[in-house]
Amino acid sequence: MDKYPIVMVRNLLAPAQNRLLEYCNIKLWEKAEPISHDILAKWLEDAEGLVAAGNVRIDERLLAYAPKLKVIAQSAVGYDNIDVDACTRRGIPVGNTPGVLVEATADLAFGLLLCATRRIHEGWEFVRQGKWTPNQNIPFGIDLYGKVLGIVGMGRIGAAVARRARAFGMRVIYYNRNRRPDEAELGVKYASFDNLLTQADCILVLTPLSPATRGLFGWEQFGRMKSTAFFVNAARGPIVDTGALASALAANQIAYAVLDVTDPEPLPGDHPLLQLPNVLVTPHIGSATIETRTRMALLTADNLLAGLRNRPLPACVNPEVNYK
Ligand SMILES: NC(=O)C1=CN([C@@H]2O[C@H](COP(=O)(O)OP(=O)(O)OC[C@H]3O[C@@H](n4cnc5c(N)ncnc54)[C@H](OP(=O)(O)O)[C@@H]3O)[C@@H](O)[C@H]2O)C=CC1
Ligand SMILES: O=CC(=O)O
Repeated sequence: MDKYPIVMVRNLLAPAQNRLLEYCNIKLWEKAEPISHDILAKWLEDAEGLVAAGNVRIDERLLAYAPKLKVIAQSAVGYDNIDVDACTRRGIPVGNTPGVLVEATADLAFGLLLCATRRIHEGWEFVRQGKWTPNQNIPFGIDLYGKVLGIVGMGRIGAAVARRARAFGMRVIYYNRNRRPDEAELGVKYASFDNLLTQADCILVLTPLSPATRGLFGWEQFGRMKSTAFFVNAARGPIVDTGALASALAANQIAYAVLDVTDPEPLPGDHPLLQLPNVLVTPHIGSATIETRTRMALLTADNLLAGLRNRPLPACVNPEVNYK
């Protein structure tokens, strides 16, 4: 049997990579920097499948170089780097990895909030630098118990964070465009965006990046938050105006920012945000556990192989062109 020609802009964990190797001839980009548009365009000339990644833009201009492309599979739930309408116009189904990363990402998002509010990372740095003496400790953190957590983007991951927050004795409010039918079961209350900004002690962002959410948090929004607010972005960097956030933190307009995602990604070492004492940044590791990344990789391989075989993708973001 002939193997399917595919392009991968990065490799997947071994169980998935081995599955693909069995059925596909793979052109694999292995360098640390993202593949350029020109190289990818050239590689895609004969490709039937593409394993995509968040740091590579897939748009109309690129697809014009890929006349044989039958399926795109991305090893992430977010797909803001892909022009899905352009794929749909060409009849190309796009696969992603919803669900399998929910608990790991919720752990990270809530864990970061706990870390920042209790200054755990600062405490470790303090000890490591030999500053801990019997009479000297770092300044106190704050309780999460009894505080209000405002979740903007209460979807699969948001709901999983809400469950964790409730177990820690927090009150949870949320804002989505649509109210959830399971508010009582989750123990959460709906709030308008404006009310959430003013009422929450901690604000967590978990919306997809879209034209509607790009720049959702800027000067005005930080200005409405409590001066004691902890702000966590575990979704996508460009949902936040980075300059406005850095200014709000520098002016102590809000207390603290915790970012698993930034704009740009990675942040340059001399970026103003990284010079501030009231920031905690992690390198986009929401789903980065062995178990979760393995499930994501296997679902990506399943999506890709299904598309190559003209079968429905198990997880497809444009079901109108998914194979019947
Ligand atoms: N840091 C990391 O490593 C990770 C980050 N992510 C990010 O988290 C995002 C969320 O994932 P997941 O929970 O699975 O997605 P879901 O689609 O389940 O949830 C997204 C939620 O955002 C809400 N939403 C969408 N648009 C808006 C808007 N304009 N204003 C307010 N709310 C909005 C949706 O509700 P409604 O439609 O009613 O508005 C929905 O409840 C991903 O898209 C990804 O970008 C995901 C995994 C790991
Ligand atoms: O950021 C990660 C994702 O799965 O989306």
